[in-house]
Amino acid sequence: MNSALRLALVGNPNAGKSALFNALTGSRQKTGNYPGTTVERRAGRFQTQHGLEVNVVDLPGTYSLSATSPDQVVTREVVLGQRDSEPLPDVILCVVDATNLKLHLRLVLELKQLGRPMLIALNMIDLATRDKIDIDVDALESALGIPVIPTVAVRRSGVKELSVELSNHLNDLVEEAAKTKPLPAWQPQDLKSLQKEAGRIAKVATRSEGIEHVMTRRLDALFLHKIAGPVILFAMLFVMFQAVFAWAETPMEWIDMGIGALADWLIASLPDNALRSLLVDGVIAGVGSVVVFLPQILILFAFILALEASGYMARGAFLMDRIMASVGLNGRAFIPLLSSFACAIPGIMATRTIDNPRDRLTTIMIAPLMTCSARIPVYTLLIAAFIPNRAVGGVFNLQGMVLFALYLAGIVSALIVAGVLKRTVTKGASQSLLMELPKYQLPNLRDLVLGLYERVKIFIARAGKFILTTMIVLWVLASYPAAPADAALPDIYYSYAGQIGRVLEILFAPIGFTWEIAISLVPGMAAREVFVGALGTVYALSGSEDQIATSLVSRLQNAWSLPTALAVMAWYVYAPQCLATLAVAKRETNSWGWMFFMAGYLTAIAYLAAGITYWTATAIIG
Ligand SMILES: Nc1nc2c(ncn2[C@@H]2O[C@H](COP(=O)(O)OP(=O)(O)OP(=O)(O)O)[C@@H](O)[C@H]2O)c(=O)[nH]1
Ligand SMILES: [Mg+2]
Repeated sequence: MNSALRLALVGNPNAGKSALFNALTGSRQKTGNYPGTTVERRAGRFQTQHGLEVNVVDLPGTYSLSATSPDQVVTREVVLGQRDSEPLPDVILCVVDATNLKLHLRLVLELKQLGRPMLIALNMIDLATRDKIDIDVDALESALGIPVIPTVAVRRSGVKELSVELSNHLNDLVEEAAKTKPLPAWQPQDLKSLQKEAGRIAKVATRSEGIEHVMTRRLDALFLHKIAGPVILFAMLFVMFQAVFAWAETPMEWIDMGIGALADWLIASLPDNALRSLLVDGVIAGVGSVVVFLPQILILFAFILALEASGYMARGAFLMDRIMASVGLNGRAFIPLLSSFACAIPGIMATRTIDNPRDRLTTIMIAPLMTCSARIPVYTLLIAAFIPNRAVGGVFNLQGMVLFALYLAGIVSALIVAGVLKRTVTKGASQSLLMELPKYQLPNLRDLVLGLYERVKIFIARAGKFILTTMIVLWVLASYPAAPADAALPDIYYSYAGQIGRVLEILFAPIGFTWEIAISLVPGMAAREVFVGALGTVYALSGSEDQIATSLVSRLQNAWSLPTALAVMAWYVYAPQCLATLAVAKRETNSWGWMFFMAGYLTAIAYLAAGITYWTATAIIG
């Protein structure tokens, strides 16, 4: 029997629920300074100072229990005990943003009607102080008839009082909860009158309204400006991609040198046998060629995390709303699409914040066109090998510009596909964006570092598990059966992998792909960066003995023509190669049909785009 108390974190979007959850449980749930960061319930556990075990669940933010978007429905169902898998929470901990009391109290009043044990965390007290908002906690407590505990979820000291108060109150609440637990009765409330009441209470409890933040106003005047706004957004993204290239160069060289040294050491210290080949050509060549991209991925994530935490991200959504509306996309699609730059999987999940099912479907369908971080290894490898490292116009770097162009190709294609879909299969009116703009904040360094650390862990774990196993399988397929004694071509040509590659080549030869590329595409289905690892292994095995230590870049320069390299880049702008994305699309659309539609249309465009690139480049270069 599980006797732990069940605590549910409920509140408006962006109130700081996940930050509080992390502070209480010591976990690292994603937080972000925009509404809709959390789209699923997440559970954790902690112990109060009185030794009481508490199961706490972090929920998606919601403006009202009658909200209809899929993420907010989760919250309603959990709060009302309507989920089979989730027992009714014993206590609701309602998280309220102290700088936005009036809006947030409406939900408090709505929850109060349920008659469940409840506490309030009055969060973001630090920001309230910054903005000279002075709240009378006692007055608020007595007006609501609910205990109110001030918190600063992002500071360790900021939850101390909560932890003590929780202990005190929870002991009472245990008894209350131990009594019968009737399912709360719920009917949609008259939100207007609740809003009025919330306004009245907020007024009573506010000693001083604070100043309108001058900085917020000035920054918004700039960032949301009709002309300057989009220019700044574009410039910011441009700098981001330049930085991914420029700053990562040196650390990448170090990693590359380290990996090279490791390979050399193994070659020197092991006898020339199958084990050495497996380690050097399989594991090190494969995993190494992916791990070397860690610095670039870190830089990209650092930018995205900082943009998220500062509050700029939501301004981006606001700016993009008009452009997105012109192709029939919902402005709410911006954040899911932006998250897809990290990975399409959280991006597709984030579409749960979109109410309109058709808009949501359109957004899911185009999410894989945003360039995810797994594509960085593919792009940068090919760019490093085939695009000259030249300055353009004095300031820009040609390699960085090509990378930017590849990202842009994905974005533009996504807008076109969305436009086509909205006029055909997902026809219907879409809503415009109504989004609360969060407060600007300087990103907290500790959060940033922890966020990056989480990403590194995931990346390394993937390189370790996923890439390692595929590389070993690939090495086996690529090494056996052995080549005949009178072989004229590299051994791999005669192996199983070589044979499969040659069959696939029939399909891919028209668009300029060699059999080595074709065979590497197959493990690339597991995850796109595995393609790079696979190329590493395949070319390590096709190289002659003295070539073993040469880098993949120089191997590719010898083996591929420029049109082929460009065609592979074009392929990866579109190719739906990651099976995990397709699996999430299936789950989120709840339809095999839509999943196959996604895979089908992306593959068709990928093939065409690669073909057109190859044919055009061949015609120009000759
Ligand atoms: N300064 C300050 N920032 C906070 C505080 N609590 C949360 N934040 C920041 O506010 C933003 C929102 O926090 P989250 O924990 O993601 O909010 P949430 O309620 O989980 O939001 P949703 O998941 O979108 O409903 C993040 O950038 C946090 O770092 C606080 O007490 N003080
Ligand atoms: Mg959250």
